[in-house]
Amino acid sequence: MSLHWWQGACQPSDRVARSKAEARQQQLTKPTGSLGRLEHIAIHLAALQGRERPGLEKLWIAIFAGDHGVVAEGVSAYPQAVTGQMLANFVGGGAAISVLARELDAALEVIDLGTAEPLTQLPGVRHLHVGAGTQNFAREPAMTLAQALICLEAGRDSIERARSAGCDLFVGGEMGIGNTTAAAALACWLLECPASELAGPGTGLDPAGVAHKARVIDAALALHRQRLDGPLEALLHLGGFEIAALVGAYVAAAQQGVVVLVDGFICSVAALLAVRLNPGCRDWLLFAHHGAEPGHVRVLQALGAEPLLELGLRLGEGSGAALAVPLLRMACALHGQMATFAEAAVAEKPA
Ligand SMILES: O=C(O)c1ccc[n+]([C@@H]2O[C@H](COP(=O)([O-])O)[C@@H](O)[C@H]2O)c1
Ligand SMILES: Cc1cc2nc[nH]c2cc1C
Repeated sequence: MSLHWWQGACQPSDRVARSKAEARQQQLTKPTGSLGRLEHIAIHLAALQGRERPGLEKLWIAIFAGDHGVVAEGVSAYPQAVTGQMLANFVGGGAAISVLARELDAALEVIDLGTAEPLTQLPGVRHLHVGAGTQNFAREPAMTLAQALICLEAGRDSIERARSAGCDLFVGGEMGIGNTTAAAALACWLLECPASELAGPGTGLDPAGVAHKARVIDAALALHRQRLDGPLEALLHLGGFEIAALVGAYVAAAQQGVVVLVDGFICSVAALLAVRLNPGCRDWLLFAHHGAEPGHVRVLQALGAEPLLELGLRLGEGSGAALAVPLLRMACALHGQMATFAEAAVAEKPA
């Protein structure tokens, strides 16, 4: 049996560093457990990074963009041209993620996997030309195996660049009009439930629009049912170029020992696919937020994820993950810099 690259082993976590970090948490000048989940996060990061005092100094943000043929079914509130137009906004500095990347002093790379309207080369954007968007999965498979492989590798290549640049935290973002339909279809297949439970407004459909979107998804699932016999097949029948790239990035990050902060609904679906392809990558994925799409919470539950924030976000672009980065950094700073009871001559709780 041939092994695909995404099936290769993920980095193990370090039990010694975990024990040392647990012991340190017990000694810091605060009632035991009083920093709640921030304590667990610091300990988990210590185990991943193999050091008692973890740190997330350099952040890499990669935005993967692609168009979706299923938009022809009238499933988005916005025109498809927005995908390409937003690419210029990302590199021009005016998008939400551009602002957040600046504020966080993060590296921001923008990867165009394929838009419906051909774009002139944009300085600062990596154009990969995988196709003019995916095919309409209401009628045919979204992409070929060859296209899926290029996209998975595009995600892996981004992790390699992040690592070469010395980054210790990766945020993947996505941009693609119609991609909540693809993500909801994948979630329906992953969770074995009807689209009425997972389809949502995306960029802003009204209730009738959401009901139509759910019908499109259910019909597509019925159309492809015979062929959906694994996560890779689901990805190429129902997915998107940017979703495939995120899957590749998440698995590669775990294989190369880079911590990932997962963004919204679409990214969480990509994370669940990545875990189905390679369960070893789950440990390396932290989850930033629980957003407004109804399917998001169900996907997070399936991942056993406890997201950091709940702000009603539904923007994408990696924005929710970027917003949660300061919280992770503060968890590390508290863990690394607080005084112990002995150092500060503070009385401990009697045994
Ligand atoms: O990340 C999320 O949770 C999220 C929820 C709703 C919409 N989006 C963004 O909106 C776009 C997809 O919405 P739609 O309605 O066109 O499928 C895509 O560019 C996503 O980045 C993102
Ligand atoms: C304007 C706009 C910006 C976005 N960013 C991510 N998805 C988006 C969708 C729209 C419509």
